[in-house]
Amino acid sequence: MTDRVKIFDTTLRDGEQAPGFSMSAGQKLAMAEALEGLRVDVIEAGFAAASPGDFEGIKAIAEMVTEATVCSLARCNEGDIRASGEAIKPARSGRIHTFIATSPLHREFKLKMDKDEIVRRAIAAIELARQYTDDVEFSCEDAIRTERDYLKRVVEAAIQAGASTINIPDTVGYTTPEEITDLFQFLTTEVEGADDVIFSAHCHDDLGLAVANSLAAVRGGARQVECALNGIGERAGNCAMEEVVMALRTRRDFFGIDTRVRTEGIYGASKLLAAITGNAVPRNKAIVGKNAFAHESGIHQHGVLANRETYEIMKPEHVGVSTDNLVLGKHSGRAALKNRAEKLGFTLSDNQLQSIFVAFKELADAKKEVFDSDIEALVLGEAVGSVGPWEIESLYVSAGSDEHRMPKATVALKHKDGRTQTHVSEMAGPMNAVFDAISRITDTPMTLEHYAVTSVSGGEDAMAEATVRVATEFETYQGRGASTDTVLASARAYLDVINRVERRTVRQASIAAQH
Ligand SMILES: CC(=O)SCCNC(=O)CCNC(=O)[C@H](O)C(C)(C)COP(=O)(O)OP(=O)(O)OC[C@H]1O[C@@H](n2cnc3c(N)ncnc32)[C@H](O)[C@@H]1OP(=O)(O)O
Ligand SMILES: CC(C)C(=O)C(=O)O
Repeated sequence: MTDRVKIFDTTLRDGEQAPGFSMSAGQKLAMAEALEGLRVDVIEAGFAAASPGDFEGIKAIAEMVTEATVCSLARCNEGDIRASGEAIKPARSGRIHTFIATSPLHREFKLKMDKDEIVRRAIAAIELARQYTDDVEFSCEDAIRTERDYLKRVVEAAIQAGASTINIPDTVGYTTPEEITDLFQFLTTEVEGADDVIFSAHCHDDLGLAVANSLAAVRGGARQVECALNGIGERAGNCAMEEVVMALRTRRDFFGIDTRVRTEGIYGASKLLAAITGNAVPRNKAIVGKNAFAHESGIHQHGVLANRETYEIMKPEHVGVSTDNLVLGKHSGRAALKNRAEKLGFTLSDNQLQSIFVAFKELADAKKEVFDSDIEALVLGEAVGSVGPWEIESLYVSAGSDEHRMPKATVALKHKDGRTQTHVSEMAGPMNAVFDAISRITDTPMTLEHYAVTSVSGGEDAMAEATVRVATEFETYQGRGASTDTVLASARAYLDVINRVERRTVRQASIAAQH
């Protein structure tokens, strides 16, 4: 048994599986870099057999990551295992994670396999996976609703076949803390070969218990927790990585065990994920929400001013929420900008620093003081804006109180293939005119379901962040954009959606062409 809890991050696999959270290969690579910076033990990079794009994405991550183990998910069949084995080949340390459902419901209605067949499939898959890597994880999908004696049988067969990690998923978020502690105590003491493997928990949040159940599994002997940043994942999501990690760190006195995660990078990584997927983190979300370390009521402020610990059980800087007083402005240089971005949890390449520095200087010229939230918006704007293919070349809007003249938007967009197109729209409402012009240029008809603009930094000329949610014929997409100009922020958010739709269409066309 290890003396720490391993963090198996599945943001890029189970997290990405959730509707509205899909990421391009480049975005997954950026997230993998952030996860490696957090020092997670395992990055589950995708499901290699799912699509050529997922296969290439895992391979690219395996080529880039140097410290974490890179993992691919596979069903218990030859094609999935071989695809995973090939995808993780470039990794310094690669894992194949193979799974099969074991509960009566899944056996009878989904797999239509009997108990013996499932055991045979699991053994064959693990043995084949071992031909590619010594690091094989096996999961009994829907383990929580599986008969204990049968679960023990499957787990023992998997260990015998060569799995070194045994994952016990609560696939449908059904268990309770007491129940899962008891199950892990049973497995870690009663299973033959238990001492040779690491037991892992994978909890879903259908009843809001994923983090509590994962911690309870640790109390029962689990030494790996599967989780995702911001708690993203199928349905209500997975165990939130930032919560389980900070619970173990903050209550080490109780759990007696910790992870090796560099928690200072958590806030930056969480913001990056929100920007990449276009899904904002709720204000009141534990650890990474805007309100997680904010105090507005007088009695709390009075207490915090006397001693922060009266109302804070964690130091904000331990999760990367900056308390730095160094003022950034138009006289600051790259070193200070890079240093502040790092304090906020972002690691910038030289190219990224260069492009953000240009935007930073423009902003600093326009503002007296550049706040941390401005820097965040610049870095995240770069992460979102760099993926195209469309970008705004120019945007002019005229609107006023004259009811006989409709608001008018003149928008010019540039496509990465070199085309530039302009459209003038006149509509009731200036933002409607902007959105209409963008839709017409890109030929993407969509229904706007939600649109909001918030101020994300201080000062008269604060940065605005716009979020839009739109429905196309087949799917719902979210987009974000930031600028000191609310109209430009909104146009960027809308264009972010258009870009997501176009990238997806291109991806699907390329998959179809390969079949
Ligand atoms: C709990 C989880 O999160 S599991 C992971 C879920 N993630 C995903 O499904 C994302 C990736 N999935 C995909 O892209 C597709 O489902 C694919 C490419 C894997 C398979 O697509 P298809 O071949 O069209 O099959 P489809 O998805 O319709 O059905 C799943 C098939 O896998 C079988 N299957 C399901 N789990 C397993 C397993 N663990 N081992 C072996 N077979 C399995 C099902 O019985 C079904 O078989 P059938 O086609 O003979 O009826
Ligand atoms: C594949 C397994 C680990 C899974 O995602 C689940 O059971 O929820």
